Amino acid sequence: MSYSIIHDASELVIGPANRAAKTPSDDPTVESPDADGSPDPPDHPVVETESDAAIVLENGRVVTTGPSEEIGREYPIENAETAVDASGKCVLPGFVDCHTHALFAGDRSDEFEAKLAGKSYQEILAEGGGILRTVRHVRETSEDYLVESLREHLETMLAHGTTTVEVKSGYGLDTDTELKMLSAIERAGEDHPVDVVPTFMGAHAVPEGVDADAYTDTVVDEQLPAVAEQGIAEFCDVFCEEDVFSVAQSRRILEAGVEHGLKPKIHADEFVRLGGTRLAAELSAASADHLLQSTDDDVDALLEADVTPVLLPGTAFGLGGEYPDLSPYREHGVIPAVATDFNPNCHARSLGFAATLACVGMGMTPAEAILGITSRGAAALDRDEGVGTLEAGAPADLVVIDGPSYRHLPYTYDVNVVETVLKDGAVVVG
Ligand SMILES: N=CN[C@@H](CCC(=O)O)C(=O)O
Ligand SMILES: [Zn+2]
Repeated sequence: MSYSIIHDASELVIGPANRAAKTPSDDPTVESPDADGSPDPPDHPVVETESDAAIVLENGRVVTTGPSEEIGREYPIENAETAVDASGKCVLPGFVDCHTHALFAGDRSDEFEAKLAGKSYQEILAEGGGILRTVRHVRETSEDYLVESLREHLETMLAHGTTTVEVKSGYGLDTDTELKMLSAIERAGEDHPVDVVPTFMGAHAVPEGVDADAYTDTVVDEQLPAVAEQGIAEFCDVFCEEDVFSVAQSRRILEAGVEHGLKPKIHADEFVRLGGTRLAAELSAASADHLLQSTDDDVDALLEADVTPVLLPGTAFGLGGEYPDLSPYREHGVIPAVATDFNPNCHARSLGFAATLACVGMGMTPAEAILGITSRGAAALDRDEGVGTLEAGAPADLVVIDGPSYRHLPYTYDVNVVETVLKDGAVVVG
């Protein structure tokens, strides 16, 4: 028997407590709202942990967890292929970043400065900057260079504990460049420990000089069939937003995506409440993301349709600090996924930092933020088999942090607290 063991961890985070509980009626321990309508954070543990714990890994999967002493009798440390002493440290599931635009080219740091001087994100886009500027760069950049650039970002993400990441296309906006991006996403992930999940996002912006309806036709009639034939993308995403894609155009694209075997995701109600949250519910999307302007009723519809909400605190932070309200999620006893949204407008790859912002900016508890970047991120990517947890049978994707509890991940935000990362049971960092 060849196994690895991580032992004597101060704390081991196994995954969500009460996995089956989704709504207050399912879960009697979920609090009802206060008189002012804003429910407090749950007063019961949302995360299952063990102290002085060990975890045994074999064939790339978690075999068992438990008290170090007990586990050590059945799986002696001296017989392990790899043994990691995690005394004084916390062991967490590998982080899942379920929303990124990590494949891009060019520099938009001057837009950071323009926003500080008062320009809005939409103004920059309307002037041909923002996404459209990155499109010009990506069209001019070779696929090989894009692969290298994404690999560098994957390295940084992995060093910060991310073991699964979604990467969108959407800086091509023509068939050839969208296919080039998806091919680069596939190649970058091929020989890298991070699992890369590819999303087609030809409907990320309307190209300059083109009418939105005409471009929607191009996405549906040309891009989607070519993307399906290429066979790389798993999801189809749309930026459903005022002056970008309407609800009707988004519905057309996402329904065509479904016909081509791509699961829908939506950038919904970020700046204007256009109806993307409702559309995500109607289409049973895998996730609805941003949700800054969604009303409580929109969120009710979303959660009743079992769509995973994805909140992006880094984007909210970078655009001035208007964060989504957690109340409707708490009323349902649902924890949203939390992702980085890493892109040229939100230049941050660390899910630990996203967790800090989720706590400080949005009022998540550290435990909720941890679930947001692990099991809930996995839900937004339709992952099963325990991805984002350390339950028996889950993939052996683990992070060891320099701190005695999971709270140290959002608590420490000046340096990277991730010390060791294992992917499929092999040490890949540390
Ligand atoms: N909102 C649309 N897309 C990205 C931004 C991409 C960019 O500005 O390059 C987002 O999710 O924040
Ligand atoms: Zn996005």
